Amino acid sequence: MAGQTLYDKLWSQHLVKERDDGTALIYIDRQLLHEVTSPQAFEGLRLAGRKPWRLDANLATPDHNVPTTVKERAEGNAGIKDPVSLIQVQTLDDNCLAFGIEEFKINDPRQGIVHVVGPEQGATLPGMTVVCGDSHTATHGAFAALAHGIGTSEVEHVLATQCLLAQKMKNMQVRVEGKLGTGVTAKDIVLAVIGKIGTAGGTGYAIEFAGSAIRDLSMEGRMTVCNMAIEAGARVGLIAVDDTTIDYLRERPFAPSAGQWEAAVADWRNLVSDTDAVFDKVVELDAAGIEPQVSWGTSPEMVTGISGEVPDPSEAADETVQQGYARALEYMGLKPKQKITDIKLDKVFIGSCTNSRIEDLREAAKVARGKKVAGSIALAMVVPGSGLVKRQAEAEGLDRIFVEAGFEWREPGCSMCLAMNADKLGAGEHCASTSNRNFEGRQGYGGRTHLVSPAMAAAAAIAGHFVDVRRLAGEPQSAQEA
Ligand SMILES: CC(C)[C@H](C(=O)O)[C@@H](O)C(=O)O
Ligand code: SF4
Repeated sequence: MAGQTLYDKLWSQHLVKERDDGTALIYIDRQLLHEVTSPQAFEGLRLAGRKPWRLDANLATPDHNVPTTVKERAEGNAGIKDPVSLIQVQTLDDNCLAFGIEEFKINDPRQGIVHVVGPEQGATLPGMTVVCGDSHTATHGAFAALAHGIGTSEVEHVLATQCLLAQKMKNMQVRVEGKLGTGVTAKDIVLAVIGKIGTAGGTGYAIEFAGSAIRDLSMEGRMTVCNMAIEAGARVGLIAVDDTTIDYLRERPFAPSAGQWEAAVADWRNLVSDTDAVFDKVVELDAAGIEPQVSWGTSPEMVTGISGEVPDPSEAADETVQQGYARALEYMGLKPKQKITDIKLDKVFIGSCTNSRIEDLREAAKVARGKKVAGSIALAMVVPGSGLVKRQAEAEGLDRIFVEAGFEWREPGCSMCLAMNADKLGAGEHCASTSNRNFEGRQGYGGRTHLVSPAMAAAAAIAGHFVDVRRLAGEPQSAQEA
């Protein structure tokens, strides 16, 4: 019998029952909750007169609707001006209190984007099944956890039973071998993968990211890669356990305590695909060939390297692609064959569950240090993914680097990743964004999103247009482009 993939192992370890038609019931170890997709789930419990099955399997924090300025945050929930946003956040607080679920509230230093908070707390551990009413739950797969987003009725089901109806996925391996060039990051890897396989390339698969370039990444980088598996169509992204995983988790608040640590680690070491495991599909990429990426269109697959140009729709393979490209160019206000470096920006957003961890902020700060945000940029903001990331960044002096350069230093939350709070793009504005989605209107009605890495976003803020961050490395500090 052929060996098992990491996904096969995680699946079989959590399988409660499987029917002949392929539907199965799996056990869920951890549920993360935020304010957008949990209200109806709690309401359902209430109507059915049920209680959560296992309180300590749940952890909640508000993120999508929280304001990010110090002034608004000083007022607590009352600082949320939008009435719907306020109701959502207040309802999460009320439900967590009523049902006895642990919550990091708006001004708790541990509050933040749910996908930053879970791993940071050690609430996401190798070998777990992790769910959340949020498509970017794939992020947690960086820890060899079987993690994916679920809908609100499933949130209720998991609260009530600790189980989930699921169907086994197929196995895909995305192997990235070799060394990344200087200035090229995890974000560029995952954008290049999506550029190659497309936004439907991973549909029906659990993607395991493997190869030397993936092993060389920090946990922060691995989370960035798994975070965007969903943008490649795969609900699950996975990375095998190694020393990097284990080192990251040591002494995290929710991680196994000293007495249980060694046993846990011994167990986690098995969370790798067997060498003779067979994948249904394998995709290979050469790390050395990956350039800093910039998305030009309205789907994450509409992406190219910084030395590239916007495509000419008339040269596209078939009519459907031609129409898609033409529509994207019109929305984005770009011309065929326009150089990526000629795209001017209005706003810059460094944040989101893709790129708001300490390493992301360090990379951006390295570029911003001693420089100034271009005068043509209306707003450049840095939004740490959690209160603890913010605190760490401040201890390292990163906040001062950003503020001196002209960036706004904000409070943690989803912020301008999606237009669900006060941080939004105006119609027609171009934004260099470290987030994960660039659909029409994603960051605000009529807003134009370009997905990039933190270093590329910082470089674009300084120049006012996209620049190759690799060329900035070692460049003398000057104001010539400011
Ligand atoms: C609001 C939430 C349900 C949504 C998601 O599922 O991903 C959001 O986080 C997003 O990024 O679009
Ligand atoms: S940061 Fe963006 S992608 Fe992540 S959970 Fe929030 S809205 Fe969704």
